[in-house]
Order: sequence, then structure tokens, then C-alpha cells
Amino acid sequence: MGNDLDHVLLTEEQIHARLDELATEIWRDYHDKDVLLVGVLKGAILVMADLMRALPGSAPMDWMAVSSYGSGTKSSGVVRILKDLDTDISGRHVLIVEDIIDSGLTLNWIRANLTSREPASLEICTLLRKPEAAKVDIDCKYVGFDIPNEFVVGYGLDYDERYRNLRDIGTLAPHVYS
Ligand SMILES: O=P(O)(O)OC[C@H]1O[C@H](OP(=O)(O)OP(=O)(O)O)[C@H](O)[C@@H]1O
Ligand code: HPA
Ligand SMILES: [Mg+2]
Repeated sequence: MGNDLDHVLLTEEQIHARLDELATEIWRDYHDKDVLLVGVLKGAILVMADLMRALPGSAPMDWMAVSSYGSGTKSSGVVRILKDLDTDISGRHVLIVEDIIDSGLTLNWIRANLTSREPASLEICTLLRKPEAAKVDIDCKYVGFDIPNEFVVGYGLDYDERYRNLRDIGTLAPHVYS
């Protein structure tokens, strides 16, 4: 698996340090608001696990599963709900937790979908964002890192369901795609 990576973009230590900072910011904004953390499966599992453990207090979580990428490296823009929230978010303060905003199409769709359920507030936290890949503008309150427009894997991010278990985030060597 090691030689499938081209180069490491972010180490586990860098990721954890940044998530600690984001958790502090988030708690400053939400400590008195009973915030519901909404993770987007499957990519966000590790961001959620580390972010919520870095929060100085406790917050409930829920999960949604949608799919737009399938097995490829390009968003189809067509989003399907594979698993909906268990929670009624009407009147709740909701913070979406994501691993990456790439084209923005997935979150654009999720944001519109959740907004229609009339939460008290709706904000987004993403570990990664690719500014050069944006097809729609996503207003994201908490961003871990802006990264170059390259396909990355690791720390929850997959290529064809693999490499989610890498501790660092990096780019795949070209031979993996061929
Ligand atoms: O901004 P976009 O171009 O829409 O891409 C971002 C989305 O794509 C990935 O999910 P994917 O559909 O691959 O599902 P996964 O989390 O199960 O890997 C990622 O986790 C985001 O949800
Ligand atoms: N890597 C893995 N999954 C993704 C990416 C990426 O760069 N962009 C959107 N989903
Ligand atoms: Mg994926």
C-alpha cells in the first residue's frame, strides 16, 4: 500500500493539530447551543471521530450517507440519499462534518436538503477544501486545509473504497489508476 502513494500532503500529526484548533473554535461558538454534529458517510468517519473527541464538551452525532462519486474520481453531481438522518433537525443547531469539499456539488445538495428541514442554524466543517475545483460556492465556516486540485486518499478518503485506512493524506501514484 505504501508505494501506491505518490507523496504525503498532510501527516497524521498535522491533521490532529488542526482538528484540535477547529474543535476549540467550534466549542467557542456552540458550547451553549446543543449542537448536533451531522457526519457524511463514509469519508467523514475519521474526521468525526477525532473532531468530536477534541471537543471540550459533549455533542450528539448523526449520520447521512449519500453518494455522488461512486468508484471514480469525478463527482457525477447526481446525489442519492443512501441513509437519512435518524434525528428530526427542525429547530436544531446543525453542524455538518465532512472530509472534503471538492466540486462542492455534494455539499451544495446536502445543504439545500437539510435547509428544507428548517434547522435553527446550519454550518459546515470540512477537513479539506479544493478551491480550484469548486463548481459551486459553498459557505463553509470551519475549514481545516485548502489543498491543491489533486485527488487525495487516506484518513477516510478513498479511491474505489480503498486507502481510507491510511493515517496520512496523500496523492496516489499514477500506476494505481491504470
Ligand atoms: O465536493 P464534491 O466534488 O461533491 O466531493 C465531495 C464528496 O465526495 C466524497 O464522497 P463520496 O461520494 O466519494 O462518498 P464516500 O464519502 O463514501 O467516499 C467526499 O466524502 C464528499 O462527500
Ligand atoms: N479524494 C477522495 N475522495 C474524494 C475526493 C478526493 O480528492 N474528492 C471528492 N471525493
Ligand atoms: Mg469516496
